Amino acid sequence: MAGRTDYISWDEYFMGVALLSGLRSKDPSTQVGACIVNSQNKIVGAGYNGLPMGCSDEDFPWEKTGDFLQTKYPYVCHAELNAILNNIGMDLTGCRIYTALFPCNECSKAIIQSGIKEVIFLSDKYDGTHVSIASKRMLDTAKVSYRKVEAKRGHIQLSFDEKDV
Ligand SMILES: Nc1nc(=O)n([C@H]2C[C@H](O)[C@@H](COP(=O)(O)O)O2)cc1CO
Ligand SMILES: [Zn+2]
Repeated sequence: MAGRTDYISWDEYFMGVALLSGLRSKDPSTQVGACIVNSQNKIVGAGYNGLPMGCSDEDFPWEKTGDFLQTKYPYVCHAELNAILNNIGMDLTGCRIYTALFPCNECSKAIIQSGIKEVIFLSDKYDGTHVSIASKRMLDTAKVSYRKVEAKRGHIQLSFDEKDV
């Protein structure tokens, strides 16, 4: 019997893990997930956007507009930073990071400082904003490459029905 040929690619697998991680996010507007992979294609970290540990969702806002201190922006920890901080205790030098959204300037600082060498993103919807321009300037200067994920399929479906296994 021949082996399957429609198995998912590494890019689809790791972006899939990033997207699945994003489903843990409590942000009502934007759920972002990230997954860090080493040169042997082993997952060494994953994360999603959320409040720092001990900061309860009941006490902090998820608003996008209004008084800055009453919005989510000063408090939320981005998916990429969480994936770096959640890593399994490895040196991340030479790793790559899969992220649903292109990293902001603050996360790019952490990406560069951790030694990650490649960013693979799904959406670059904030391209052209100051945050994105600064982010790309630092990544370019630090020689961290970035590219859009290559996916042959539009979606992946998961079933929790035991009959589907
Ligand atoms: N790369 C990113 N990783 C992230 O985890 N985020 C998070 C921060 C916020 O919780 C949300 C973006 O907020 P907004 O698109 O609704 O306003 O996604 C945002 C970006 C965009 O730079
Ligand atoms: Zn960020």
